[in-house]
Amino acid sequence: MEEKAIEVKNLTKKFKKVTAVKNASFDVEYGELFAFLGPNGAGKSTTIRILTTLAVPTSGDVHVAGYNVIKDGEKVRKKIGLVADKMILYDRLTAYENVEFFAKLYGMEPTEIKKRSDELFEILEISEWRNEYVSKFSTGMKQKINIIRALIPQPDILFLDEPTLGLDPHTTVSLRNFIKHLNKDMGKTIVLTTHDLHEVEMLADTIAIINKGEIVTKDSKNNVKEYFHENPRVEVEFENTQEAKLLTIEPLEIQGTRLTYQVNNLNEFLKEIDNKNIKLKHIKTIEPSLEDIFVKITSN
Ligand SMILES: Nc1ncnc2c1ncn2[C@@H]1O[C@H](COP(=O)(O)OP(=O)(O)OP(=O)(O)O)[C@@H](O)[C@H]1O
Repeated sequence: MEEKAIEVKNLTKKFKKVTAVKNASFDVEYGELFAFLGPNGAGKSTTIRILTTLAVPTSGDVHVAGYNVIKDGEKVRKKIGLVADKMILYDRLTAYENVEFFAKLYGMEPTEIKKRSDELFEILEISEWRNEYVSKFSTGMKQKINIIRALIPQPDILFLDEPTLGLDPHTTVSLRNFIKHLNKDMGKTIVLTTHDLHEVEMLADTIAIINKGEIVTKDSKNNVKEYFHENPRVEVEFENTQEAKLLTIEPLEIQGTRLTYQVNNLNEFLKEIDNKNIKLKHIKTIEPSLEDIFVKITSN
């Protein structure tokens, strides 16, 4: 059987009164961009902490890069990079010295550190800041240094926990493009947690949704959207709103003569319009947004 980047089987993590993760199972293939989503308190950070060897499972079997996270934590750490919020940079060191400090902890040679960091500072467009103290840096610049620091040892698997949270639109776009490049061109496996569903829409191949500690959905982004497309939303503009009252279904939203419906079966909806000879100006189906899907899944 081909090795997976991540294999999680029946993972449970209990704190005293709270079961943060309940019997979760999922895999991540090498090269995949896996978005791990869920409402606040759903269990995302706890799962990521276990995958990155920062916390120990209560039960279950977790392998990352082929290694067991408990027995072979050291080997796992050599294969992964983590960019999380609240990561510490040393204010009294320059950007380059911060990166160098962590690279040395990985036993990297000075020439290699310089070569790799030159490349990364360049790609992330902060070369001119490399010798400045990070105390002067904006949130976006600090986040870029965190990303460089995580990438310097060339990990195969990268965990990005809310990578664009609090960043301005320009920096957000440039970081998203960089994440795409890391995954599509450099083949990195990426586990992304974010509340920004536009980001997921742009970047993810696969989506897993965790709710109250349980994995409730895990599929390709397109399948998740396809599945929910079975109950499409339809926007209808009537010649006059009285016509709408002839329909048996209630609208979700009314904006003048334009009404939106969530239908169970599009053909039957169209048949009813035809049978009752209802006059329309315009009709179109609306793709469900990931936001619609997410709210639907996690509100049950
Ligand atoms: N160290 C801890 N001790 C006790 N309870 C904890 C601990 N860490 C997390 N929890 C609880 O476990 C549950 C899952 O928390 P977790 O931080 O994993 O959620 P999350 O999905 O990352 O949420 P958010 O999106 O808000 O970051 C929550 O009920 C949380 O209060």
